[in-house]
Amino acid sequence: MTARIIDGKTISAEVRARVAAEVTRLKTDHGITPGLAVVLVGNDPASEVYVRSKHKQTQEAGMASFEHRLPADVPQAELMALIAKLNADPAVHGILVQLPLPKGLDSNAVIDAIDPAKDVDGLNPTNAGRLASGLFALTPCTPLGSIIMAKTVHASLEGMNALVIGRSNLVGKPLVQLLLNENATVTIAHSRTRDLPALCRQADLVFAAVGKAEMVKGDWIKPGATVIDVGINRTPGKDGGKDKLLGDVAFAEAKEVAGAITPVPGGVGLMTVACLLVNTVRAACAIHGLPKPAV
Ligand SMILES: Nc1nc(=O)c2c([nH]1)NC[C@@H]1CN(c3ccc(C(=O)N[C@@H](CCC(=O)O)C(=O)O)cc3)C=[N+]21
Repeated sequence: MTARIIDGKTISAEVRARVAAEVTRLKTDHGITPGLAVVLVGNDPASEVYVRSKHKQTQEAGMASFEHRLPADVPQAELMALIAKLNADPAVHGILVQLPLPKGLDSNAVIDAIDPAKDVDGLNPTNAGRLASGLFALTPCTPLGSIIMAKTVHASLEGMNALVIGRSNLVGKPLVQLLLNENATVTIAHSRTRDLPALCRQADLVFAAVGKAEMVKGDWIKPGATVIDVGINRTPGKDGGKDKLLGDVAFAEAKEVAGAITPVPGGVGLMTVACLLVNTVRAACAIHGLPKPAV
């Protein structure tokens, strides 16, 4: 049997529709237009693509979108001054600095400087700590999207064996916290883990977030398991053709074993942007002292 495909296109469109409805409510009932500021330093072509799609989707959801572009050789102080300006701007409810930053810039200092109330990436240590403590927090978009996708297959993740492969601050660690909030039993694997294939075969839920193309093989998957592929690995096309996007999972093999699986492209990546809109609405509500929205 081949796996059910968890379709990021459909699910992210549903999330965006809910965000748009919430934005309409905020405008009519409270006169608030949620605003997202995206800061892009340098001109990495992949980042350009993401930033463009963020801008488009923010506007389509009825929110205000502010783009700030700085040259790759911008001094750290100038970037910090922009963050301070955005922190103080009442029209801005969410601030995202596209990562990674060009060499020579200190991204930790930048992330630290973002007002935690506007940190829609959920990377500020205040938000990471609040999430780990079970307090209200803005949570990183990719883990949030990954959980939403898993929950389209399993209404409850309670008691399930979840394996998170990867321990980054952006994905692995916050994903672990969100899974614990869902009452899953969580194992974290990383580059030093012994016998990853055997560990993987015990997992009902596999989240692959390592950044290595097609590392997770089909025979690592427990039959019927749900596989969420967080990897986006850009690989040059054959014979000078277009670049290909590959996930961290060997999709063709894994889909013959898994019960449900996300594709790349068309999976978690689309959810990341949709969840950024969710976080911007959540931030706007919290900043204005309104209850947590239904998105
Ligand atoms: N501060 C920060 N926050 C981020 O959330 C962040 C970041 N920096 N830097 C880069 C990564 C990457 N990322 C993606 C967003 C959308 C897709 C996406 O839409 N992917 C589509 C198509 C992608 C394509 O065709 O190139 C898909 O998977 O189907 C992927 C990846 C957000 N990131």
